[in-house]
Amino acid sequence: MIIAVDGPAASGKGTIARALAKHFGLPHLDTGLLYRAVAARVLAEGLDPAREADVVAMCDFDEGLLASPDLRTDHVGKTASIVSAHPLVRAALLQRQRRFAQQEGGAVLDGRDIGTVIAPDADVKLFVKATPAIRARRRHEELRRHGIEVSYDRVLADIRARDDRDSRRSEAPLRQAADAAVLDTSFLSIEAAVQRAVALAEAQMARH
Ligand SMILES: Nc1ncnc2c1ncn2[C@@H]1O[C@H](COP(=O)(O)OP(=O)(O)O)[C@@H](O)[C@H]1O
Ligand SMILES: Nc1ccn([C@@H]2O[C@H](COP(=O)(O)OP(=O)(O)O)[C@@H](O)[C@H]2O)c(=O)n1
Repeated sequence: MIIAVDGPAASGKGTIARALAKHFGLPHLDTGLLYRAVAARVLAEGLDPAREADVVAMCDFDEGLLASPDLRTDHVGKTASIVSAHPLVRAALLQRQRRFAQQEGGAVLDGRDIGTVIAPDADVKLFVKATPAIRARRRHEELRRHGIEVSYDRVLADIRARDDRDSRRSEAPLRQAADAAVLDTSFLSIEAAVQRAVALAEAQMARH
């Protein structure tokens, strides 16, 4: 059982993916963290995120880095969307994600290209979305909760720039898979969004 959850920044896909993993008893991988980890290493080494060869050298990192709270910042998110546009960087992280998806018993993965590239044969595909203003408000509150002070306008501008970059890149752009069910969380509480996601997942499972 493979469940693919894709969508733009702060749409709620991570929250939904975690809840689905718990509901169906499956392991979960937040694939955005892999790109964020590469970005954090690029920043720590003072490298230029636009230089593909330099970034590729940062793709072999220790699993422990994924738990670092430093990966949450807006700056790391923005840098992640620059490094993730490089085809060789995506190739370097591909097998790790495929192995996770294909493990015995199944898995839930969330990201931008799970239903299109990483697991095109996934049993369940959800595309989670919400308006940019609502996503910016959620992300702004989340950052403040973690003690990161940044203005709402700045978060909104970053989200728009990231949407733009993630959708326009030539390699594995952010787009809805043709067979994905869309879940707009704009006017849903977390509980309502999760309930809807479980119902959509069960409906797709019944078709297989
Ligand atoms: N339906 C919702 N209503 C209100 N807040 C939400 C909802 N879904 C998620 N959130 C909150 O928005 C923030 C971003 O959600 P997250 O699941 O991390 O998004 P993503 O993984 O798409 O970036 C988190 O603080 C989360 O608690
Ligand atoms: N499967 C994925 C996941 C993330 N990413 C990139 O990594 C960046 C950070 O992803 P994320 O999922 O942690 O970001 P949020 O949606 O949590 O803000 C995104 O803007 C994408 O550029 C990707 O290209 N492919």
